[in-house]
Amino acid sequence: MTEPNIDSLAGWVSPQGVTQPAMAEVSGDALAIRPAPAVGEPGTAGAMQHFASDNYAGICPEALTALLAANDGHVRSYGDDEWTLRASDRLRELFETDCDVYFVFNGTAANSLALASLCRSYHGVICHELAHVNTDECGAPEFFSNGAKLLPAAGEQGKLTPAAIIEVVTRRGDIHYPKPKVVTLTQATEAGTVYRPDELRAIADTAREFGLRVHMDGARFANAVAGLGLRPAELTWRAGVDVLCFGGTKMGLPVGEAVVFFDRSLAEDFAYRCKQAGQLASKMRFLSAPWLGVLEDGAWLRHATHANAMARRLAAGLAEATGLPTLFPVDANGVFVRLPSRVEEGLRARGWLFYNFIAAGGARFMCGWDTATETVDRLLADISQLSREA
Ligand SMILES: Cc1ncc(COP(=O)(O)O)c(C=O)c1O
Ligand SMILES: C[C@H](O)[C@H](N)C(=O)O
Repeated sequence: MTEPNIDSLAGWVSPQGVTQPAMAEVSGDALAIRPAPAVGEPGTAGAMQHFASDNYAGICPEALTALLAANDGHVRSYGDDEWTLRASDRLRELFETDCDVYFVFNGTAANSLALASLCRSYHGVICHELAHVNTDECGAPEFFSNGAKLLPAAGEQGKLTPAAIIEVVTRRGDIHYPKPKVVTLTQATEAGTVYRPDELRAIADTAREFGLRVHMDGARFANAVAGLGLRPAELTWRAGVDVLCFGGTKMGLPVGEAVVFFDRSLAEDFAYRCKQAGQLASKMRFLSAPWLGVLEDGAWLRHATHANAMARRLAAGLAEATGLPTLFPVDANGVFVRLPSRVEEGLRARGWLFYNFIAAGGARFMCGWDTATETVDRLLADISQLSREA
């Protein structure tokens, strides 16, 4: 194999003498250097958008700009930097209360550590049976709480109800059964629905009646705020929520979630819990600064509003193209529909990625901050054609 010419790897020089990004391809003993396709061309990372998850999207411009702005010189580590202080203060302004804020790397850690702060190992955590903490965190909530047991309950449209909570709490009172101590709810839910303030308040009132704390998995909290058009405070502490895990990842941040304690007493020693769990970033500014980027000018809500609008466009187009109803109301950025298997197979054969394993069956199409109208329309055209052929 010929030795690669490092210079030529630095960039491919076109016949016109223009250097552009290059990529190397090995074929047999030869090393071919050719121009890298521009992002957005077929076959490149930016070519095709998908609907598998809002986690597929890249970093939104506002978060990236803030991340790069934070990359300036030396600052104190482990959260003692200006960026982290400013981002925490900005969240206190957003929620209109003196909440305690911690930045961690992902939602599973946020949920698990927050739940562990609200209960002891012998307690129970009431959740919806479709809750992410129950279905997609690989036992992390139980692990980080040293054994607290998740107590799943059913509920229409992915939502818990006071009656379901009361059933779990009163199911048993003997020493052999874990004592319920926390209610966790997901806003927006895993079924793409949202809890209205009155629903939240009813759940919180029931929780208080039985001495339970209220945790909110807000991986898509921004989409719920955008969907309801209400203030974040109305959908959290004013409705009785004790702690919110505010999702940054799906809003367009590179990584990271904010654990927001509205009752500061519940955050006692939480920093130690983060450190012990490997969730205390030494270069915390690179977790916190992107939050400033999206919070400063309301980009967080703008992007969530766009994602929700794309989901509504998709749902409307689906009804028109197939006559199929969505499995749940499209309150946020997710669309669930039961497509004929031939249509699903055809979509996958055309390169579309989407999940089937979430919520109560059907296919899930999740729109993100960057989902393009053209992408929605291309998907709809494929669904329409495949449905006609099915
Ligand atoms: C409802 C919900 N909660 C929490 C999470 C966080 O999971 P992760 O640990 O993948 O960031 C997700 C997925 O991203 C989610 O969909
Ligand atoms: C399910 C998966 O873990 C991710 N939370 C998602 O919603 O795509």
